[in-house]
Amino acid sequence: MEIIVLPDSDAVARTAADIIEERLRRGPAVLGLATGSTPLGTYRELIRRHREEGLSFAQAQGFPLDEYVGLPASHPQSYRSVIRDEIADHVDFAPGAVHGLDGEAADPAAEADRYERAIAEAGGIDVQILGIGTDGHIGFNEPMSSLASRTRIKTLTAQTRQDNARFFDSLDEVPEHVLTQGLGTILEARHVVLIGLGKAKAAAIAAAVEGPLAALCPASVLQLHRHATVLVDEAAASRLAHTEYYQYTFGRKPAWQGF
Ligand SMILES: N[C@@H]1[C@@H](O)[C@H](O)[C@@H](COP(=O)(O)O)O[C@@H]1O
Repeated sequence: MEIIVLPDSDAVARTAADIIEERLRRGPAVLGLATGSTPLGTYRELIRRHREEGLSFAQAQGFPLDEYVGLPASHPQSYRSVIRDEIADHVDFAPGAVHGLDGEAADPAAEADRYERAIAEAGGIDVQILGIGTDGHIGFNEPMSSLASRTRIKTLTAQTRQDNARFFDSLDEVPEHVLTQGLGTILEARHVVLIGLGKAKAAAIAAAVEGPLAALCPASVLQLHRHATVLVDEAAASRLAHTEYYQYTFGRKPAWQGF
């Protein structure tokens, strides 16, 4: 794993956008798109580069990580809406190039299998952007998720429902079930970029990076990934102990460009 500590969320967003831009400029790219507040700065930076610098997504495809069960695509908090509103509608993806899990599918298991096939048919994910939950979840793979799991239906923990309640009118409106790419699915992405911002994520980042590989902290599975980059601001890095192994870039070029 490559851990890069940056001074603030803007620097993290620029660095994540650099990684995506570099891949887009190399040809058709399959992007794994996370929701939540963490990647929003990255998406805003990509939109800016599209508008001002001609960065094109015309050859790219996008696969959201997860979706709430029971929310229609038109619900503003469905992850299909969020991805549309925060990135897809503001750049030049070709029609149909941004996929999504159908949270209203009558047969969620069949929908999960369809999604796995769609990712495989696209050639697999080139760059997967990830946020992290305060309990260490990635996608919606809650603690104790199988480290080999595939896309499937999951039940949210009380903590995650509480964390995500800020996006809804009340806690009662937060769905209890979700569809999410599995940890095994995420591990197959060619490059995984985990972003952590703010003090609230410091414990989860420390457990993911320095803790044991354990289903208790699903993000720790990234220790098995052959090309995982962790981008954190100083606050999210504040509980990392082994700082001698990490890059404190502060203005210097991050080393991921060497890959
Ligand atoms: N399913 C999403 C995750 O993909 C995201 O990483 C997490 C953190 O959200 P935030 O970035 O808003 O802290 O929230 C949700 O649970």
